[in-house]
Amino acid sequence: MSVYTTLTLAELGPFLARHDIGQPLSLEGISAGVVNTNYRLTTSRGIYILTLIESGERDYLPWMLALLAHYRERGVPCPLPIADNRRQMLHTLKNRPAILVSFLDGELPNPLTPGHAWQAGRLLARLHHGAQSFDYPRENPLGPVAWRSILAQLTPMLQEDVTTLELLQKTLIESETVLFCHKTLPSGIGHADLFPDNTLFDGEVLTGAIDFHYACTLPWIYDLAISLCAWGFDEEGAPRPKMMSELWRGYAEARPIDPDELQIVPVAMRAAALRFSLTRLRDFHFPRQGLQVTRKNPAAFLRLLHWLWENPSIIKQLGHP
Ligand SMILES: Nc1ncnc2c1ncn2[C@@H]1O[C@H](COP(=O)(O)OP(=O)(O)O)[C@@H](O)[C@H]1O
Ligand SMILES: N[C@@H](CCOP(=O)(O)O)C(=O)O
Repeated sequence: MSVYTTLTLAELGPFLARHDIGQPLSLEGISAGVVNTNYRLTTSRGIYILTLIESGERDYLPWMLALLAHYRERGVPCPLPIADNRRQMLHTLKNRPAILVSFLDGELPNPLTPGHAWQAGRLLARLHHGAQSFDYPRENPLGPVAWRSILAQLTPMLQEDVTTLELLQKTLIESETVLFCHKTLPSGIGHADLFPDNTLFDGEVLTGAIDFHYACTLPWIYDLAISLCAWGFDEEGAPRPKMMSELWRGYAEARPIDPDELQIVPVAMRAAALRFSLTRLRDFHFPRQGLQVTRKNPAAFLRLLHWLWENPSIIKQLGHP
């Protein structure tokens, strides 16, 4: 559970007075999420999610809120930002930026099924298509420049583990020189963190995607590679071939994959595994203090990264014709 900042209904008085959302009934810290503090706010009108932004960067918030509104106008299932009676969507609570969005019904997909994975692939393609008419790019806040700096921060901790250090270094170089230098890969806005715990389902039916804090402009095949890594491997980093192939199929049925993209899949998956290995290692070695803090296991993504180097013919597992 990640609740870094405590908040009570009494402290929300002025904030609630500016919102036309009914009488407040309860405010509960949410037992999931890694980065920000989330509360479930129940009022006489319904349920809302109140998020306090805990990470350093905040300039992206108006962009993210506009993207969510854009998706909602196009019927893409995601939270709707809620404005106050001055039409403001960005607030300050406890000295932190705060936003209010609609609550999406549904549960995390657990246990995961191939049907969930297929729908997640299809949703990712919808997120890509749906943002094509959104004219504002956002640079990837967790691309190779950030990776270099995280790796530098981690290097003293990894002196004893030369194998891991070299694995991270060689993957970073490959990502920079092969993937992110590629000029013709189809690119646009994507979610960049579409893990199972950022999707909600009613049984087998997808109700939406949440957590757009890392959404940015990126090669779409890299965004797909992130979801292939997140859905296609278990908590120990072992492959789940059916999940992988169904996620791929759901995506490719909605947006056919170019030959250039197909060829670069192994590199894109190694880049994706690197991104989450680095941030999880950073959160492990430099933990943030909070009332309740969730940390994710870096070992699983490191194992996955090893596995991807040893199995470069991953494309065969995707069942691509
Ligand atoms: N709009 C929403 N509707 C329903 N539940 C949500 C919504 N936003 C967040 N949640 C709940 O809060 C949890 C944490 O949200 P998330 O955005 O992943 O946090 P973080 O920003 O810390 O990563 C989710 O797993 C989900 O249970
Ligand atoms: N998906 C990332 C963690 C980011 O946290 P989230 O709660 O914002 O999804 C990971 O699995 O490492």
